Amino acid sequence: MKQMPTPNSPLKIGTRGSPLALAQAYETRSRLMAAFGLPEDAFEIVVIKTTGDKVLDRPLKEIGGKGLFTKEIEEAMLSGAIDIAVHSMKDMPVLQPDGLILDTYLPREDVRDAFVSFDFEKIGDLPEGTVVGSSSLRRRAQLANRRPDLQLVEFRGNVQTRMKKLEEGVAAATFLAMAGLNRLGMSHVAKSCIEVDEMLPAVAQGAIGIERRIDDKICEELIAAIHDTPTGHRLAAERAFLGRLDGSCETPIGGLAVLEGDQLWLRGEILRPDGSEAISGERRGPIADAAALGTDLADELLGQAPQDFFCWR
Ligand SMILES: NCc1[nH]cc(CCC(=O)O)c1CC(=O)O
Repeated sequence: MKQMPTPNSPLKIGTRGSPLALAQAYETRSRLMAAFGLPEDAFEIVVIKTTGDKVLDRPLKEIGGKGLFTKEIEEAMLSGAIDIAVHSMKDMPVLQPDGLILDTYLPREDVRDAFVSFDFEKIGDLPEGTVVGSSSLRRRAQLANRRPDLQLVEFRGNVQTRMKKLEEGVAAATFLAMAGLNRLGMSHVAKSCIEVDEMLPAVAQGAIGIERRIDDKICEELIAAIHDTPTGHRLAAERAFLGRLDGSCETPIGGLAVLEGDQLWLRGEILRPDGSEAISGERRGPIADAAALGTDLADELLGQAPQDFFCWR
């Protein structure tokens, strides 16, 4: 058993209040309890409502992109109201506000997207013209690219809301991250798992990150005990890729790194939002070069993209 550094007691863990966010905060707490032999009451889970949680009636891109689900949580950390924050890494910008750092990750869950439908087993079984629901820019573009014959509709909300929409016939199929379903104990909702070469996941999909104040040495030492190094290497490559591509407007991007011994294999894809064009590539290299693999692959894809591929260029 590790000796625990002496943090504030109880240690305040900030999180959003959605069922998935809470499950991720509980998993973080359990891992810290196990690492240091601590009781549950050494921790306090602090639920923070973010702008993204408050505004439910408008598409996310209208309310204003980045930091929608994180701003209030990061402010709470900077003010000292919470000590650490637990996030889905795929929702996190590559850069954090001054004073905060996000470099500690739990072991990654299944990275794949789930195919969810009552009537069909997989994408390939969907008849021409079938209505599919998704509000993910990436999933919409990837589906439109592979199956331009399908019809796409917006589909926001938690798992329960989306299942209800399927029941009501608003759409015949939708997608969810396997990681979220597994963490909620709802993997039965997935009709099938979509392999990554059919639909490349979002950068960092399935990874949980723990954010802290950069000058908080005690929390740094504390959460280092539950950091998963392989996940760290994979996200270093994927987030460098995303960082290089990220512009002033939303672009559908997929990216996934896997470890092959001491080598990383990074695949990446960028698409036009309407799916009319996709550009993809891959890189292999040593773990030590993770970030360079990401930026190099991004530069390669950017080099192949026509001027109007990104709306800000
Ligand atoms: N954008 C919402 C979001 N952020 C993280 C997950 C799932 C869990 C994960 O990928 O870590 C989801 C839901 C989904 O895409 O189905």
